[in-house]
Amino acid sequence: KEKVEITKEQRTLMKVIVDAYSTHQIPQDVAKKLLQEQYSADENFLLLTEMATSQVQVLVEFTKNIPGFLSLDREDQIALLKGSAVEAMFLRSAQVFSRKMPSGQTEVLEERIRKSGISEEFIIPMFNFYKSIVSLHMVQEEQALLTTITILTPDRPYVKDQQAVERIQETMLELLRKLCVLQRPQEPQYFARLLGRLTELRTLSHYHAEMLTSWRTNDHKFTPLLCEIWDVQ
Ligand SMILES: O=C(NC1CCCCC1)[C@H](C1CCCCC1)n1c(-c2ccc(CO)cc2)nc2ccccc21
Repeated sequence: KEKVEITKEQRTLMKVIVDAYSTHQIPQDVAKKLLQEQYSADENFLLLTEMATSQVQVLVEFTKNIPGFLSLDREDQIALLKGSAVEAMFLRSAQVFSRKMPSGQTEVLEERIRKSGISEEFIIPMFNFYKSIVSLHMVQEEQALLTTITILTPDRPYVKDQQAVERIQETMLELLRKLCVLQRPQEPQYFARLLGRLTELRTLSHYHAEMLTSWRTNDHKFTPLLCEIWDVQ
């Protein structure tokens, strides 16, 4: 039986990541807004672009706190942010969806999202992903590390020094592996299941541009930041 132990420096690394992750959150809660009232497809599209824009801003702040990230080549830092922004947004959306809510609220939220203006064909894969995240019952440390591992994906387009990114990602993967073994001794496959979600996440993110252009709205307006990072307009 493998004796798994979190080292002192891994504990420090964990604290830095989780503190940064919980600090850099979207100010207002989109789920609360969606539960308060029913919006039109146009209003929902605007809400999405507002939420996504502020999420990109907090993502940038969060990455600055990932030990080693700022020592990467500056252009590689941008390539990693650009390459992971959509996945980070869907991961965050899934985490918002999986939050414990008073009974019946999750169903209301699901209904509001289904009727928000997204075209039918994307609803199934999107909710399949969200429900697969819900079923993992991730703790905050796992959510923060999974987002960090997503950002530190070495094979994003235009990354020059992939080895440097791989080195930092491996540190995070090793820490997450240990946490999973310690957290879920009865589920030896849990770590592998977590990483499997990143594959689903990448597939879902391929639909993203089409989800936006097919949104039932007359005016697909984006903020300059989203045009930059989402490759739209
Ligand atoms: O605001 C949102 N997500 C934000 C993004 C930044 C990080 C926090 C969450 C949007 C909603 C906007 C308004 C209409 C209803 C969806 N959303 C989506 C979502 C995201 C992107 C697309 C198209 O690519 C489709 C749907 N999934 C959600 C799951 C739970 C709660 C909101 C969720």
